[in-house]
Amino acid sequence: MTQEIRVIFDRIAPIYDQLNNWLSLGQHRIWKEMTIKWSNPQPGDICLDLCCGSGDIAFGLARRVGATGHVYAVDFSHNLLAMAQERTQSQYPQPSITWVEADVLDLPFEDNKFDAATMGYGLRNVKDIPRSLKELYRVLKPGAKAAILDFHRPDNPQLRSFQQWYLENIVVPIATQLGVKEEYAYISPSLDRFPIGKEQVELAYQVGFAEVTHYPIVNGMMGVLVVSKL
Ligand SMILES: C/C(=C\Cc1cc(O)c2ccccc2c1O)CCC[C@H](C)CCC[C@H](C)CCCC(C)C
Ligand SMILES: C[S@@+](CC[C@H](N)C(=O)[O-])C[C@H]1O[C@@H](n2cnc3c(N)ncnc32)[C@H](O)[C@@H]1O
Repeated sequence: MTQEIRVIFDRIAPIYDQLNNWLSLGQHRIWKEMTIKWSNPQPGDICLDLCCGSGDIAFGLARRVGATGHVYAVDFSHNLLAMAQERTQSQYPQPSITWVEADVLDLPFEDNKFDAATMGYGLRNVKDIPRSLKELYRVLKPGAKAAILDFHRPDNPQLRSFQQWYLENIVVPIATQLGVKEEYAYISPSLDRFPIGKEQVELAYQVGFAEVTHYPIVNGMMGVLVVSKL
């Protein structure tokens, strides 16, 4: 399962950014900015971006923490990390980011290291959600916040039908044209089995987080889980 997920993301790496821009009509940047804001990064902070992919959220965190802070961005897809590193080369000044190739279920960091953390579209893809939340809890400093962005199933049946229609009739056909049909067809079933907001809140409390809130965004088609470690 883990290996299959890694292969999906390695395969889509060359077209990943372009497809996200097209398929969300550029809106994913706004959703990622909201996530960054909710994780509350401050100048000089040491931040963590889990499942960083090509780095959108890590770059946003780096802008917030500035030259006196640092961002560690973790992913297990070698090809997406290569895209992220390539994007870094063209930036001036160079963002303060370390790209780490690792499994987020087994983070190579000591306990209580990070002031803030984010995860964009990663939680739905890990094979063990409670373990992923436990690892996140372990590496956050007491008082730190994390914000976790992902797809969400809206309560409203019409919006849920629209979401399913869009994934099936817009996303998959466009991905098919680019030779990555199976990879994008995976989004819909992965969303069907993903815990909804209130279930995510319960899982976060179970691993020890305090002040846990799930914010539905994009009319409930996406959501951000915000957690604090006491
Ligand atoms: C950045 C986005 C998704 C990242 C993403 C997550 C995954 O789990 C994947 C799995 C397999 C292949 C690719 C991905 C992947 O790219 C979000 C935006 C992209 C979406 C494909 C577009 C989703 C649109 C929504 C259903 C609602 C549309 C609203 C409107 C167009 C604003
Ligand atoms: C949909 S992408 C999201 C990338 C980026 N955060 C964004 O929002 O554009 C999901 C990412 O999670 C990574 N991923 C999934 N499971 C992982 C795991 N167990 N350890 C490390 N990375 C993982 C994939 O390689 C992929 O880059």
